[in-house]
Amino acid sequence: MTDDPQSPTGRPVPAWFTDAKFGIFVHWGAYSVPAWAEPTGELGATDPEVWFAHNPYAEWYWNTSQIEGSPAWEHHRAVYGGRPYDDFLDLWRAESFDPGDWADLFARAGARYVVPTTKHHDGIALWDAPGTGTRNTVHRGPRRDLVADLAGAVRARGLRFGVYYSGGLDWYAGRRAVIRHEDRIDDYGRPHEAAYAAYALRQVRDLIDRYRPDVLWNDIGWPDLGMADLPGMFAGYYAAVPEGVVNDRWDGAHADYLTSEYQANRQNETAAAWENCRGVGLSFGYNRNEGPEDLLDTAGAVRLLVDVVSRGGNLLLNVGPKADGTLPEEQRAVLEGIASWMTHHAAAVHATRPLEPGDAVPGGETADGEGPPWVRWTRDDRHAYAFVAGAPGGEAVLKVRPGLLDPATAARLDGGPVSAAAVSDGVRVASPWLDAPLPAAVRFSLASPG
Ligand SMILES: CC(=O)NC[C@H]1N[C@@H](C)[C@@H](O)[C@@H](O)[C@@H]1O
Repeated sequence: MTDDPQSPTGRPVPAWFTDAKFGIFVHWGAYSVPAWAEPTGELGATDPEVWFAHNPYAEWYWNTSQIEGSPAWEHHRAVYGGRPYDDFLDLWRAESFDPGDWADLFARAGARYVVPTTKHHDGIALWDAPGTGTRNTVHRGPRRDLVADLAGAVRARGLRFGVYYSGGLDWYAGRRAVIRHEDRIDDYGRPHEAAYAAYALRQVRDLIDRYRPDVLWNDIGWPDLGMADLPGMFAGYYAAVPEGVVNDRWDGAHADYLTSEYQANRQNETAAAWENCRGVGLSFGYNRNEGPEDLLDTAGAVRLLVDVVSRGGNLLLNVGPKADGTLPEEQRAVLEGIASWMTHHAAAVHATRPLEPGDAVPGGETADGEGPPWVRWTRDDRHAYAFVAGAPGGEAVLKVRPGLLDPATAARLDGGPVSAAAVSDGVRVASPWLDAPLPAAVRFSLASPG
C-alpha cells in the first residue's frame, strides 16, 4: 500500500495489521464460571462513580464480588456461600472446547487475527506460565494449554494469533487490593514491586518464546520498576517476530498502534494505526445476565466494523466463551451474521483505506433532506465503496467530490440492482433494500485510480 501508516514510534506498522481491519478478542477464564455482572453500560459512557461496584465486565468478578453490599457481593454469598475465587479455576472444565470450531467461525466472519487472554487480572494463566506453579489451566481446571490449542487452530486457517496479557493488574502475584471508585487515587492498586515486574517480564518473554505471537496486547500498563526492561523485551520480540505489532498499553513505553475501548480513549482513533475493542455485549467475559438489549445485533456489529474501517482503524470484537468452551448462542449468531455479510463485502473491507479528506461528506444525505442515511466509504487503488443503510425509499444522494468516481460503474457487491447518476453535489443512488439497517456496499470505479 502506498501510504503505509507510521506507528507513534516511527516504526512502519506491518501491512498485515492495517490490512486486517477485523480481529476477534477472546476473554475466557475462571471468571467464566460465575459469568455474572450487571449489564450497566459501556466504558466511557458510564458514571465512573458506580463503575467498580456495578462493573459490567464479568471478568472483574473477583473484584466486584468483594465490594461489600454490591449486587455481585450479594450474589457471590447467596449462590457460592462466599467460597474462594480460586474454586472457580477447578470448576472450569472446558469440556466442550473445540478450537477448530471457533477458528472456522472466526475465519468465516472475515477476522484476520485472534487475540485470547493468556493471563487476565486474576493472574490465572491459560498456559503453563513460569511462576504460577499449578495455578494455571494446564495443571487445574481444563488441564489444557489453551493458548497453544487456540494458536494452532487459528494459524491452521491462515489467521494471525496474538496474546492478551494483563501486565498492569494481577490480583494474585501482585497486590490484591480491591479496587473501588474511591481507590482511584491509589493507582487502582496496580503492583509496581520489582518482584512482580520480574514475574511479569518472565511470563511475557515465555509467551514470545513459546507462541511467537503476532500481536502483543498488554493491558493496564506495566509495573514502574519493570519499565527499564521493556526496550530489551521489545527488541527481543521483534527479533523473534519481525512482523509483530505491539499495542499502546505499556505506560507510554512503546506502541505500534493506539487503542480505544467501547467509548473510552476515542481520541486515539485519529492515529495512523488504531484499533477499537469491545464485546458483542457490555462485557468481555461471558455475562449470563446480558439480554438482547445489551448486545449488538448483526447490523449493529457490521455498522461498527464499517465505521471503524472507514476511519482507518481495526475492530477487535470480543466473544466471551462459556466455561464449557462453547460460544454463547447470541454471540455466535452475530459472528454468523457478519460471516454471511462478508461473503459479498469482504473486498470492500480488507486492505482498503479511507477516502482522502474532502472526497466525501461523512454520513451523506438523502435527496429530500429527510435526515441522512447511514453512509460510510472505503477505497482501494481502483474503487470507492459506498456502504449505505437506512436510506428512505432506497434512494440517497451520496455527497462526493465531483469527478472522484464514475457513476456509470455503480455496482452492488451483493449483485443487486442499482442505478446511479451524477447530481450537482454528488451521486444519487437508488436500489432496493438500501433502506435496510444492514449496510449494502455500492462499488464505483475511481475516475483517476491510484
Ligand atoms: C482502558 C482499560 O484500561 N481497559 C482495561 C480493560 N480492558 C479490557 C479489554 C478488558 O480486559 C477489561 O477486563 C480490562 O479491565
